[in-house]
Amino acid sequence: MYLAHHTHRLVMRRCSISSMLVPSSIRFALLPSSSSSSSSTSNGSSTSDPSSGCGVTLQFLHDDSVAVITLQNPKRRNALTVSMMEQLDMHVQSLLRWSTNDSSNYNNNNARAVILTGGGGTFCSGLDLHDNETPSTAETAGGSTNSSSSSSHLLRDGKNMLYHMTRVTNQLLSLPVLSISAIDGYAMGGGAELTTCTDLVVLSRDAKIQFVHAKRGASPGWGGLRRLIKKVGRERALRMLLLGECILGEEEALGARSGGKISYYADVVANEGETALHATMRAVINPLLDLPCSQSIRAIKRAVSSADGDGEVIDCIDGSTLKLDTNLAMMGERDAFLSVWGGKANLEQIQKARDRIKGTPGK
Ligand SMILES: CCCC(=O)SCCNC(=O)CCNC(=O)[C@H](O)C(C)(C)COP(=O)(O)OP(=O)(O)OC[C@H]1O[C@@H](n2cnc3c(N)ncnc32)[C@H](O)[C@@H]1OP(=O)(O)O
Repeated sequence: MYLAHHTHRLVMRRCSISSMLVPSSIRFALLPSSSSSSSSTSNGSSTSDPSSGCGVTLQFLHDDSVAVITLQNPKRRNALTVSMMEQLDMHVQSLLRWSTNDSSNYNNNNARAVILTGGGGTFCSGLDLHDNETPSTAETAGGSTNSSSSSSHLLRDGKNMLYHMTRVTNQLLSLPVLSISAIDGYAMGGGAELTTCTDLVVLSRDAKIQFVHAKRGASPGWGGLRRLIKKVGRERALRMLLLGECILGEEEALGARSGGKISYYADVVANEGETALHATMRAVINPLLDLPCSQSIRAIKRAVSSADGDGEVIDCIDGSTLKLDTNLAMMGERDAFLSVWGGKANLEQIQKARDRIKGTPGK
């Protein structure tokens, strides 16, 4: 009932691309000016391509206290195109303003939570292997590019992709509000990495998280490796990264029912037939909304981030300064990724994946 009450008073707040803070630091150099083709829909979301419905939307609920980022690439299981990566960045910069009180555009004293989810009953199938964005420069290449594969254009700019996605996902995790991945269906490759960049993970029964990078001749490149180790420990991370061990919503539900913890991944598992977003509202958002003030949520989140080094946070009590450590701790992950991304095996495996993904999920 409480859920229904809150769900019915969801008021979507428009958040147009033009109102976003343009991201600073490292720009994603391979991107064309994709945001210029953006448009807003009437329910307060923004998409890059209204005809295909492909893009990343940002909506605000509950008097601007809860933000929902939704990945939308319906024909490709929400695979991330480079344009979507840029939109995700713009939304995260916007959420930094919203949650750190430095914008007059938001009722930001009320910021409590951010939900990351996917549209159409699935989360994200990783990098869009069919994306045809043109790279801006060859000198930004990471790894070898000695292949004539048609997928090579995606891979040459791995270095830019890594810096961009590592920064954006670290910033998302470091936001001074509670963040939750609400996962229905597949979270594969880079999509699995995205599940590590929120504080909590909520799974539907059909959720499947798999780090397929090794099968693609690659290594995580969206900042997910270090965060995965922090989340599940070294041994389990190695099993997930190298031996194909996946996280399944059904298995997690069994663990939850027996009071055991057969996986270290899910914080909440949806009831039978319930979507991850509904489970998130029921088990996470509603208790947060019951708290008397949002300031304590942000204060505690900042303290937790500081304490475990997820991002260096300084002078944030008044929301004025937020410094994020996005590079140094990721050097090992970066070097690993650049040593394989765009190499011969990676190009071959990505090409094979493109040829066979239909009908053989995760193989
Ligand atoms: C550093 C980042 C590294 C990366 O992320 S590399 C990419 C890693 N991701 C993958 O390899 C995932 C590949 N996809 C799959 O395994 C499966 O499609 C998946 C997600 C399990 C879903 O399986 P199914 O439900 O059986 O659906 P399906 O295979 O028939 O796919 C439906 C349509 O979506 C497309 N699709 C799925 N994943 C994609 C991707 N990553 N990039 C581009 N297109 C993708 C797929 O080609 C198919 O399209 P179509 O219907 O044949 O036109």
